[in-house]
Amino acid sequence: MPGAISPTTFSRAQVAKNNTQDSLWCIIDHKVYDLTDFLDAHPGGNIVLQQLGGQDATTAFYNLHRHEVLQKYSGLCIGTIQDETPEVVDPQPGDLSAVPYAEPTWLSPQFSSPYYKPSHHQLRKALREFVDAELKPEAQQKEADGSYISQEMIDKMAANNILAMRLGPGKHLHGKTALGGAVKGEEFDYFHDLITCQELARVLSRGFQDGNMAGMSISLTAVRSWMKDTKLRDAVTEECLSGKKKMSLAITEAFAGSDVAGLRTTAEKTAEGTHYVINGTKKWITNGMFSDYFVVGCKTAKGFSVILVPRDDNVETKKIKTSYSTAAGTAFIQFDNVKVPINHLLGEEDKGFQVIMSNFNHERWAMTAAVIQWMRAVTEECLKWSNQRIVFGKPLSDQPVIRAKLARMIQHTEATQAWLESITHQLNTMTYQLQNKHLGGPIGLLKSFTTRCAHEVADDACNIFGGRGITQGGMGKVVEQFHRTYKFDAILGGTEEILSDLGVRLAIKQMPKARL
Ligand code: HEM
Repeated sequence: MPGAISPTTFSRAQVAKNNTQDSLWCIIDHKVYDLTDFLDAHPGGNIVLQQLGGQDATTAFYNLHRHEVLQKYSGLCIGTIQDETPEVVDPQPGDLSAVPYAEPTWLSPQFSSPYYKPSHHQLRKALREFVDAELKPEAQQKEADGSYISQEMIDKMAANNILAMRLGPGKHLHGKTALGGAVKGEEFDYFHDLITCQELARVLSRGFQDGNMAGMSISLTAVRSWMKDTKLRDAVTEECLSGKKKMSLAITEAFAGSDVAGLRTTAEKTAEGTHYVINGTKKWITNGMFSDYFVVGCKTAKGFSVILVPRDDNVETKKIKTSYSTAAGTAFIQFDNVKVPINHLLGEEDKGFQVIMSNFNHERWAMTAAVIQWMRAVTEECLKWSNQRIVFGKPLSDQPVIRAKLARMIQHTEATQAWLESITHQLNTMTYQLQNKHLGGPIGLLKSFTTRCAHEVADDACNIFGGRGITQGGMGKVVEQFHRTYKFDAILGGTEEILSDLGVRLAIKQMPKARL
């Protein structure tokens, strides 16, 4: 190394001398990088690097790369510039972001919130460390290669009771503590639940997010609430929450989605009355590819019933490719004469509609929490990008049209989070019966409004990022993914149209004889 003052500090003049392909250095954020051996390996080619040899390449670098590129290639850094210190924030696992609006109000030090207690902060911190250090690297790998969550990761989540937290508050958490004592199961409330939904969504891998036991979180809840055989219920709960078995909710078919009356899968009782025999198909079943149990919506003698069906040789699952990763394990399923004992029925025969409806509130609320987290992450991406991207010699954020888009993104994110927290407070203070009575409408309206907001955020973000907003990988990777996948939240768990209509129909039902 020509001209090193000490092993780790150099003067700018010394860096300037290393400007040939035999010794090519550059400065990025006051740090010195030796790119000589990287010239041929650089994905952007050797020419661009040679053009900046010996110079300060900070602006050029952040115009084209995410900061994580520097974290990945930290081995190329040979020191810092004498008497200068790096300025760019170098996020570490578990860190809160200091970018305005990148965290909800309750996590911003200058604000307060009536909803959150110390145990909420503890859980948030522990979960974020787990997600950043453990879950996110696996999520990003699985999202890219389309394979399913590893048993090792499921075991880690089970050991920390994260699988149990996915079901929301309840007796299944009693006697357990989450993440090394961050919160006791008995104290776990809907704000802990909200934090769990939002922190887990921070893996920013939409297919994996659903592949991470989303099926169980919307089906085991029905088993817990409605299975009469309590011994079987508890045995199945234990298998799933320990991560040994996986479960999914199998309602939709190619023939019918929200229109439950149009379902064609049948469950016929055997002559002895001891079993149901199930025949039919299901489509778009999240986690279906790797599930051991299916909570299946079936036509029975006089109506619709919900039955827990264990996988056997007569259950066939085929992969469906959707616009997110096959890491979600989305399946087409055929049940061909599958025999199930009658104690696998959930609730009453022919009264399955009640079972399904009572399960929907938590599912829709949880989906809303996650998509708001995505909107927030995308807003943070746009704030950073428009600040670092230089166009016509100025940061992109100098353009009023870009600032107007940022304003809308912040407004959509903050407004929906505030409504979500208000509904979460209601969940916390109502019994399960009262939640079902009073919150179905508001949650339906919240979810459908939120996914309309997500549509606006995805659209604005994509335009801000330009070509990068439609490119997988690199600067716009989060925006591209959100733009490609936000529709999952607008469709799964009830479409925007159905949910908006539900909200208004329930409101009209409660109208007093009020007149203008
Ligand atoms: C420590 C120094 C650098 C490293 C480790 C590095 C690494 C990379 C990597 C991994 C990519 C692939 C895309 C991505 O992941 O974002 C890339 C792309 C690129 N790099 Fe670098 N790079 C460095 C410095 C530079 C500098 C100083 C320039 C000068 C302008 C440059 C220009 C480019 C270009 C033009 C691309 C293609 C961008 C695109 O497709 O949008 N790189 N670089």
